[in-house]
Amino acid sequence: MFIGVPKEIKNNENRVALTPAGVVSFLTAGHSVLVEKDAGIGSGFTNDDYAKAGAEIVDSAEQVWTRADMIMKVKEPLSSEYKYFRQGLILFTYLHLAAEPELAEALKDKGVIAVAYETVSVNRTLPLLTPMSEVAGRMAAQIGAQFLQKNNGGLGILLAGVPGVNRGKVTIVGGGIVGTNAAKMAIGLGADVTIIDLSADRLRQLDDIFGNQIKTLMSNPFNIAEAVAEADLLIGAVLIPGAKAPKLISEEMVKSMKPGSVIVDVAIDQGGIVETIDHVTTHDNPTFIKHGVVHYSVANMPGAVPRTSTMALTNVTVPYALQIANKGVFKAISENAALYLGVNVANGEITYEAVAKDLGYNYVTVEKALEKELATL
Ligand SMILES: NC(=O)C1=CN([C@@H]2O[C@H](COP(=O)(O)OP(=O)(O)OC[C@H]3O[C@@H](n4cnc5c(N)ncnc54)[C@H](O)[C@@H]3O)[C@@H](O)[C@H]2O)C=CC1
Ligand SMILES: CC(=O)C(=O)O
Repeated sequence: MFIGVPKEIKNNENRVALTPAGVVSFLTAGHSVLVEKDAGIGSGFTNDDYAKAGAEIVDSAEQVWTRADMIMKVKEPLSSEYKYFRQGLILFTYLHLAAEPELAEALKDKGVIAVAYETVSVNRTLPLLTPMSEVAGRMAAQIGAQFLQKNNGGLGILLAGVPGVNRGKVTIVGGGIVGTNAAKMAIGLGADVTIIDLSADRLRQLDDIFGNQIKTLMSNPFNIAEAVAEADLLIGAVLIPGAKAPKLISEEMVKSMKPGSVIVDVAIDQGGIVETIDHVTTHDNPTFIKHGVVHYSVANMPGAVPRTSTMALTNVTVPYALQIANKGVFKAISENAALYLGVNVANGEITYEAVAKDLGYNYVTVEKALEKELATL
């Protein structure tokens, strides 16, 4: 199979979907890899590194997209890339389709087989999302601390406080991978941390992990409103896999926050949990102010720390991509339940229920959408 790796084109997206080590893995298994010129530069991998590993370096994105059987990316294709979609092309990347209706339509109309990293699932965990959630969670506390500085438009507080002065308050809504990693960093910075989750079991686990270094609260509108009103830094970290994020933080709640307090909505890639965030921001221009509160809503946070993120991401994606290449996509998804759950679009149908529901499409199972192809196995 020909594997194609285009250069990422989203603002400040410096990650790349395959390292030279990944190229060697594909070549060893008998496949060919096309890498767009300079695709790895942002992550510290030169064209020469890829060529030495055995990849063919090509000059344009068009050549990668048109010659490859499977495209491996990091972020969702942008509209300038939709023209490359074609029937039967395999696309393996983050997609977050519930927040990307035009992309969903383009993939569907062109008959692309789109496997989303973020919905590949094993025993209710999301192995291809986890490493980037670890990165973004850790970054969220660090970024929040930075924007709380007066010179960055914030309240002018130090999360750690100092002897005789209160610590800053961090409220984290969603206690999964992002929430836990944000908490680790916020605790390390010396903040007073509260985590809110909907799952009593998860709150118990968090209590076991962090003990009295955190407070835990059940997610309900009353508790959220109280914890938001007193937060200096609010971190959005909720996920319902595949679905648009629920708007748990209302405009009234944001108005109750102190001027200069900060919101980092990590869940923005699924649409975000904050009512006052009406657009995704970029690393170039990461914040805006509404009701006096600094809002940060960058959807590719790990793109800013690409050397860490590319390694962490490809460690987990390559073994799945190899299965697709070695067995062919139909056999791979029929034999691997985790990959099966990654299929969001196939043969002109939306095959992930939460995405179909949120975007108003008819949900069609993968078996049904690929009935003919699976019958020939
Ligand atoms: N902006 C960015 O650059 C990045 C964004 N993300 C996003 O961060 C979000 C969180 O991801 P993970 O932590 O990996 O997910 P996760 O599945 O590990 O955690 C989500 C948590 O939300 C909780 N939850 C669900 N409904 C809730 C509610 N109504 N109230 C409170 N908690 C609720 C769940 O119980 C779970 O503990 C996702 O949207 C993910 O895609 C991840 C990486 C990078
Ligand atoms: C998860 C995701 O969207 C990212 O790492 O950019």
